Amino acid sequence: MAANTRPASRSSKAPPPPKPSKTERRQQKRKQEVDELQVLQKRVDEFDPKSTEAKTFADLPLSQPTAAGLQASHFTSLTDIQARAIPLALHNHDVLGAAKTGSGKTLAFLVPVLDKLYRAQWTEFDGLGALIISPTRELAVQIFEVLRKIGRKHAFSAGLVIGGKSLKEEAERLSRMNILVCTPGRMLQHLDQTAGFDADNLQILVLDEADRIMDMGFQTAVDALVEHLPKTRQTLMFSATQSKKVSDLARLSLKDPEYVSVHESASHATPSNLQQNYIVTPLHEKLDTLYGFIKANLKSKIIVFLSSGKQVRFVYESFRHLQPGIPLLHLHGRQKQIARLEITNRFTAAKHSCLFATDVVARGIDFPAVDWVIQVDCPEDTDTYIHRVGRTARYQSNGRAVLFLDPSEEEGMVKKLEQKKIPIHKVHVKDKKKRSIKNSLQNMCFQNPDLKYLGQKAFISYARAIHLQKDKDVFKLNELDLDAFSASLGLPGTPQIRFHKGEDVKKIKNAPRQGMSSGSESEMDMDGVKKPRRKKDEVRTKYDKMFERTNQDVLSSHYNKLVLDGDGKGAGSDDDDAEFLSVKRRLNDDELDEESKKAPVNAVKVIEGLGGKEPFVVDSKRREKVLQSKKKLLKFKGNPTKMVYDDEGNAHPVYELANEDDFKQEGPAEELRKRFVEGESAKVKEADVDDKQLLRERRREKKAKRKAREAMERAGIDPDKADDPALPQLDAEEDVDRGAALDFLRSLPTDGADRRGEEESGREEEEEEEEPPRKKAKKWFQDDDEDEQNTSERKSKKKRGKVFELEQEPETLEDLEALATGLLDG
Ligand SMILES: Nc1ncnc2c1ncn2[C@@H]1O[C@H](COP(=O)(O)OP(=O)(O)OP(=O)(O)O)[C@@H](O)[C@H]1O
Repeated sequence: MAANTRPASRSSKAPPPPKPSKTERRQQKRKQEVDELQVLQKRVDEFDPKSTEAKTFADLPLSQPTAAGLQASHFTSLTDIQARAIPLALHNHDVLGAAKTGSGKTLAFLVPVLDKLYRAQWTEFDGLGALIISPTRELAVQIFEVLRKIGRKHAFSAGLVIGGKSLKEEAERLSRMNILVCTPGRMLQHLDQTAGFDADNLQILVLDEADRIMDMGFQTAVDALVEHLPKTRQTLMFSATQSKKVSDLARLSLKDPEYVSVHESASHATPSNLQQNYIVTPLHEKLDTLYGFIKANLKSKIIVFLSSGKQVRFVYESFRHLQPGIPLLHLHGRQKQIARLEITNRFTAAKHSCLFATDVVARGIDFPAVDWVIQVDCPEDTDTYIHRVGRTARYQSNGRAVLFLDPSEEEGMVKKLEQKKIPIHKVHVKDKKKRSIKNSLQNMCFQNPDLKYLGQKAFISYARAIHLQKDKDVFKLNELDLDAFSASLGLPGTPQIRFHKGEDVKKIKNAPRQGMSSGSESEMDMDGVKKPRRKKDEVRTKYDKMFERTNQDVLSSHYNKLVLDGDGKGAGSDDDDAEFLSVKRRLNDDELDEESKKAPVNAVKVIEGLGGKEPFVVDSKRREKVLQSKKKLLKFKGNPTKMVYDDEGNAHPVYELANEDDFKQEGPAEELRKRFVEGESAKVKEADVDDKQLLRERRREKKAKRKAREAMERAGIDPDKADDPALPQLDAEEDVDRGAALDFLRSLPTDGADRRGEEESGREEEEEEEEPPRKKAKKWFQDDDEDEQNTSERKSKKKRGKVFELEQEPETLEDLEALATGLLDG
């Protein structure tokens, strides 16, 4: 039975189904994708955006690549802000998100960005789909890094637009990007200037540190940038100090935004795992206190905030000389981009280090495991305080923060902090921990004029910053002991700064002389430093005398520059103003007009003389008049026209229309066209024949030349000395080749230079010859296999880019920029 049934069963077995063709497979895959997308969309629609039940990313209706990217980056559970903001954003709501520092806001906007584009099936041909704006370059780089991590399973391209490279280089890559992380100014520059790049298709806009981006410092850039974006986009705004300002919402045309503030009802505005204290220490003891603190915490990671780049430079340089025993770093907005990135990376990687910084890293930067945040200079407001202390105690880690307050600042600041629900306690420094570095600083400043110069700049910029602070309940310049402060920096005298009553930013910036001088020049020594009036019977030490010396050349020139730099570049204004986060107050157009009316009539602008000549002074009013009249004259000049001259010397416009009647008289247009074409092609043919003839002659000539040289060499004669009369006169019959060669060479110019010139031009011809005309034509009419080759080359380049992204961590800006062009896809 069995033997009978076997063949029957074999024959009844159905033949294997035919393998699906390539197209069929593609269609199947596409169908599968569409089905998956529909399922995903259904999950999103069915998910209640206001639900608070989701605890992990897996509970959210996320696309497979996003979920895989999050998992691969070890993000599993949701933070509060993520649990509440992501569902709303997935439902296309505009979101205003507020949550404490270090609570995971970055993922709260990056996840919706990736999924929005995924569900829209965004491809490289759709252009820019998402724009993420950050107030600082450092933060933009960090956001980009997180995006790269969690977006690794997506196929979107993403780039960083933060400046630091030429606009052109950045521009070349922009049009290929789906997601851009940028700073406002640079992005605007591209939208204004880069041909072929636009944001017309933008789906989603994100503002990280939104309150900062919307404030006065960025107002013009952001408003202009928004003009380039479509109104139909979705907008997400996040910050630890989010504002609901109606004007901001209107500026961004938000549509019924959802306000998500997860810690609104919390008892404190700062993380609960952050311990906060303040120390009352007079301004002139702040550096002593800081030094003592650093010495007592050598096995820690510390960030020290100071109010300006100049302060940072001075404290860093002087502490470096003092060698406290911990690696020191410094960061401010005037450093080169590459240095900023390098320092950020070094501090990130460091276990124990002390970073002196301005507010350029106050917001958003996620340095791991920072133990202490020290605020030597009081922050301008409570929001800045919150962001600064937020650099520690991030996510679930603990941290400590200390604020140094001058007695004059204590009452006002502590009150403000309490109002803002910030729990802060007063502590005292133990006497045995105190260290005075005043003498060391004085010695250092004496020996090192550059350090003294830095100290003076730091002093001026500090005093200036205090003067410009809006909050006069906290910042009281006249209650500060500036002489003692100056001495504590190691300066031999107090740099004089006089502020007129009611004087504001613009006057100080543009008229440093009036703002700075102590009234009469005679009150200053060569350093611009007021000599303390000596009491009659005062005993003066050797050091006192040395400090009073006026021949400290370096400093004199430095200080002259400082005082005379008319555009406010001196006088402690350049660094601070250019920093991203240090704009204290900016005047709007009306205020500027108002100020210019108030400006003194005899205001002068000092311009440095060229070539080491004396500076010269230009009356600004006269200069303005001259400029105005020049401008007026330009109006009457009109535009220049290019003319060409005929044989008789008559001028004609470059493109002159022929007289139509004359043209008609010459015959029918079609015939004229034919005649013209025939005539021109005959001319071309003729020229072609001539060219070929010329080419043939040149080749012949060169061949002969080469042969002659070879013959000379064979005959043991140096060809370059062919015209030497000392050469033996050969009998042509005796040695035909050699004779011919010599004759020929003698006919060449005797001048060595000429001959070299000819050889060089010969080489050029050779090179031209090497590429026959047909080869040249090939460049223009590229055939298929060449095209294919190029495409495969391009593909392999792309692939190389991907591998690089996955395998190599970016270390330099170049790396990052290379990444910027790559795909997120792993
Ligand atoms: N779901 C999560 N699981 C684990 N770690 C997370 C999660 N979300 C964020 N983090 C980590 O928490 C830290 C802080 O996150 P993030 O930088 O996004 O905070 P933030 O709210 O933007 O802070 P800031 O207000 O200072 O900008 C980061 O190191 C991040 O990797």
